[in-house]
Amino acid sequence: MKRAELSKKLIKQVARTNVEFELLQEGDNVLVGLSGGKDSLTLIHALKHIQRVAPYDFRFKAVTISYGMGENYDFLQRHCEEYGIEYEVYETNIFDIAKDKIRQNSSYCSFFSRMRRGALYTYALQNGFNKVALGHHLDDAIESFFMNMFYNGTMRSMPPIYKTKKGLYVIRPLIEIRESQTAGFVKRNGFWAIGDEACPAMRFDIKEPYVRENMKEFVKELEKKFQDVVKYIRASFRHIHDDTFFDKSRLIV
Ligand SMILES: Nc1ncnc2c1ncn2[C@@H]1O[C@H](COP(=O)(O)OP(=O)(O)OP(=O)(O)O)[C@@H](O)[C@H]1O
Repeated sequence: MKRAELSKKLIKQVARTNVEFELLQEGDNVLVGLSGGKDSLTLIHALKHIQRVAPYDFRFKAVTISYGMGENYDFLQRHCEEYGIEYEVYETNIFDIAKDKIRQNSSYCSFFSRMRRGALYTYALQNGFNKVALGHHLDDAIESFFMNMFYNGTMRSMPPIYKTKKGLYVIRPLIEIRESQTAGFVKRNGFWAIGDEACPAMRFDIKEPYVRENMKEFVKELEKKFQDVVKYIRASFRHIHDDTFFDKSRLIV
C-alpha cells in the first residue's frame, strides 16, 4: 500500500489540534468531504497517518458530492484505491435544482456550498457516521472572519469542532495549518488536485467570488506589513474577550 509523505510540521500541528479539541476518538466513524482540491487531499492523508499512529481506532470514508453535471471523479477513485482509502461518489441533482433557483438567487457559490453541505450531512446521518471532516484551514478561518466583519457586520469564524442540531459533529483537523502547507503537500507528493475554484459554477466562466478574493488579498497585504500577523490572529482566536464589545447580551453588568 502506498503512503503519502507529510511534513513533520504539518503532522505535528494537525496532531496538536486533534488532541486539544478532541476531534477524533475511539470508535469514531468519520465521513470526509473530498472535493479533490489540495486541502481535502491533504486531509485524507493526514487522517490516514493519524489512523496508523494513534492508540485508538476510528474509521473514515472519503465521499465526493457530485453535483449531477456529469463530473468525472475517476482520478479520486484511483487515488483512494492506491492509498487504501474507502471512497464513494455521492450523486445528487444539485445542479438541476440550482438552474431553477439561481435565477432568483444571484449567489451561485454559496448556493452550491449550502446544498453540498446538506448532502454531506444527509449522507452521514443515513449511513451511520457520527462525524464529518472538512478540509478548511487557517487561511479559510481568517478570511471568513474578515469577510463576516467587513461584509456582514458580524464577528465569527470557523470552529475546529461543532455539533449540528441533528447531533452530527463537524470537525476541521486542518484548521490551524496554512494553505501554503496543503499546497506544499500536493506538490511534494506530485498529486494532481482540482484547482482552487470555490464552486462548480465557476467552471462555467463565473469569476471566483470577489469577496473571498478580496479577503485573500487583504490578508496577503497585512502579512507584508506585519510579518507575524497570522500568528497573532490565530492567538486572538484563542483569547476572546467577548464582554469588551457592544453586544449587550455579553456585557457583564
Ligand atoms: N464536492 C465535494 N464533495 C465533498 N466534500 C466537499 C466537496 N467540495 C468541498 N468539500 C469539502 O468542503 C471543504 C470546504 O470546501 P471549499 O469549497 O472551501 O473547498 P475547496 O476549495 O474545494 O477545498 P479543497 O482544496 O479542500 O478541496 C473541503 O475542504 C472539503 O472537505
